[in-house]
Amino acid sequence: SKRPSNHQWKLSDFEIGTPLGRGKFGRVYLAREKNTEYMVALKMMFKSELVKDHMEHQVRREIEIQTHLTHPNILKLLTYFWDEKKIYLILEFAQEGELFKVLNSQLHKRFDEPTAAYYLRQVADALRYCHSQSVIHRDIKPENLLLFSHHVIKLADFGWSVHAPSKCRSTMCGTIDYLPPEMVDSQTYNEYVDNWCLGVLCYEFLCGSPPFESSEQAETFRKIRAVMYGFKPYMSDSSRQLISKLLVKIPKSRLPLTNVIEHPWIKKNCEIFT
Ligand SMILES: COc1ccc(C(=O)Nc2ccccc2)cc1NC(=O)CCSc1ncnc(N)c1Br
Repeated sequence: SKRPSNHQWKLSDFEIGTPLGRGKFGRVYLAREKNTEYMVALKMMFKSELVKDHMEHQVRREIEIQTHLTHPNILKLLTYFWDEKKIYLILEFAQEGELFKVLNSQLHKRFDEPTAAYYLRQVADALRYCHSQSVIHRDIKPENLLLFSHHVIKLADFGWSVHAPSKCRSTMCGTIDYLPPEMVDSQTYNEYVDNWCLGVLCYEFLCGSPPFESSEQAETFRKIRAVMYGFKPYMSDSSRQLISKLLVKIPKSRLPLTNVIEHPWIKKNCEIFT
């Protein structure tokens, strides 16, 4: 039976299946819409947890941002609704799952250069679109990238995106390896934080670990501030050149996203995918 377009979605419209993952604020389940049998990812968050972390305004702003972002490499927030205790996000389901699991499952825990370049180009394209909508993602890392068929990846979990420019949040979300120098020193920052993260992501795709990784958090911050990292012997010259143009201390001196997409290392390695 066709639903009217103004149908008010509710939890009973869905059959809930296997858990897909746990975010900071909630749990994600595979779910099926009963009428169409369409598979979705259902993220449920306790209002109490959000209120405790003063996140309710962030959720409202976040959902406002999300519903207006449409790009082939950005996970779609299809709809959302709430009941007395929880907020529910109905998300596009990524049937190939989380990219970091695929990265860790590789023989050498890293991607070959064509695969790394193809993934990086898609992330750069999604970020270029976000920036055109004045949205900074701020949390680019393998854990927030989801895989679809034909090596398509999409940016997900905009739990921390903000409108540019913005003041640094007090809470450091998740890994510190991707923080750029200006966020380590918690100064104001702009969309160029995403260019830095793209450099860290490219390095991790090619090496299996991020460039500033250390056993001590203080050591990681020291290396980030000093932009102190080394290349692995197997990394091609052109991949090193791209990374060195993104891991630059001065935000505005980082390679713009358009130039990333046009970079020789990207062009050369993406030919087999086009
Ligand atoms: C557009 O994607 C989002 C948009 C917004 C938010 C969000 O939580 N916002 C938010 C939460 C609390 C406070 C402020 C903002 C989260 C996501 N996305 C996710 O959580 C990804 C869920 S995991 C997954 N999803 C699909 N297929 C799979 N195979 C998997 Br595994």
